[in-house]
Amino acid sequence: MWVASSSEGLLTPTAVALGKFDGVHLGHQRVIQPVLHPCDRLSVASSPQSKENQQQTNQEYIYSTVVTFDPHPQEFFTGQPRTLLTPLDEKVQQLRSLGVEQLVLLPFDKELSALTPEEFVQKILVQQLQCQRISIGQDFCFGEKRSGTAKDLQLIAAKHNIPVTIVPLQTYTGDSPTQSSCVSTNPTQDARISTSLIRQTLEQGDIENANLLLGRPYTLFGVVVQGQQLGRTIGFPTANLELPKEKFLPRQGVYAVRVFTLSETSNAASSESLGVMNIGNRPTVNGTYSSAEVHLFDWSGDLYGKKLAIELVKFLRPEQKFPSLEALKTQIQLDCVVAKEVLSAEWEQ
Ligand SMILES: Cc1cc2nc3c(=O)[nH]c(=O)nc-3n(C[C@H](O)[C@H](O)[C@H](O)COP(=O)(O)O)c2cc1C
Ligand SMILES: Nc1ncnc2c1ncn2[C@@H]1O[C@H](COP(=O)(O)OP(=O)(O)O)[C@@H](O)[C@H]1O
Repeated sequence: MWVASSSEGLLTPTAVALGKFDGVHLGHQRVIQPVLHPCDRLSVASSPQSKENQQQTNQEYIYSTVVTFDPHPQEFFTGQPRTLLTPLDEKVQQLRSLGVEQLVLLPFDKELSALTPEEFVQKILVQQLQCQRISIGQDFCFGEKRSGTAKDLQLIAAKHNIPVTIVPLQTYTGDSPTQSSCVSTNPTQDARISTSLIRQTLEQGDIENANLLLGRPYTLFGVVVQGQQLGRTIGFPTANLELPKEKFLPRQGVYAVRVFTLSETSNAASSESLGVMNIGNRPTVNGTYSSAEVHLFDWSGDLYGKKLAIELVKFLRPEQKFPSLEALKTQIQLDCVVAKEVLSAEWEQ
């Protein structure tokens, strides 16, 4: 996938899905779907039309493009860094796997935020992107002071003969997952799928629902770095992950997880390992910073410098301060038993 962060080097003309798309969740995927080439669409049965096919029939090739803002508009307006469900690398990977050909990062600055809706369409969509078709979610707002609505975009774009698909807000329609005792915000059948709902469910440790709303497991990607080298002394070595600083972290505590080692060059995943993960400050050893660390079951070797993908499956318990390392070790042994049960039950489903 081609990533462009300025008006130069764009692949044009384009079919554009517009939005912030943090998380690339099930609702976002529905907004992106109309701009994908038929063979990449998730549920549209249609004959594939490759770039070569289109060129042979003398049609101009249209690049399926996601246009988003960088930094996140909220970060620009508040001046505060914002954590993200999908930092840029992860977003690129998710969009690529959907079949998007180009990601355009519009620098969200004073100039862009001051464009009127008409100017935004004219300068960005028509002139720069040579946009042929647009897809947006029903709640999309754009232009100065968020004054333009989805309907406005449809009306303005019509003047340029650009059709706009307005995708209705997606509600959660899956089977109601098992309710965990720590959850107060359980998405009901009519809960709207949104980035903020997913952030809330993760904050509560409700991984099952977060994963359903995302359409995939919430995953932490990071490189293994050195810790205090205490894990090995209690029989539970833990690979400590360096995460992107803007990655949104779920509730602190212990999780059952699936782990994949990624190839440095292609990001291809190795076979799966199972394990337990702790996210927190490690009060038992007077930890001074937050860490995310994983112990792999029935595995030994060297993981330093390796890139891991850790899929969260279930929150098991909050982090605690234990009176001794021995007491912590006994609890981790129990955590492993529970995590193995959870993960094997998952496997059988
Ligand atoms: C499954 C699991 C549960 C953990 N739970 C706690 C906990 O409740 N409280 C705590 O202080 N540390 C907890 N830890 C973190 C340990 O303190 C940490 O792994 C240990 O100090 C080794 O750290 P090191 O990798 O820096 O050597 C947990 C670690 C794992 C793997
Ligand atoms: N089963 C395992 N799970 C996680 N890491 C393991 C395992 N077996 C060996 N290791 C290695 O041990 C390291 C963790 O040992 P630990 O004593 O906790 O040191 P550190 O504090 O540097 O993380 C990991 O980074 C990895 O290289």
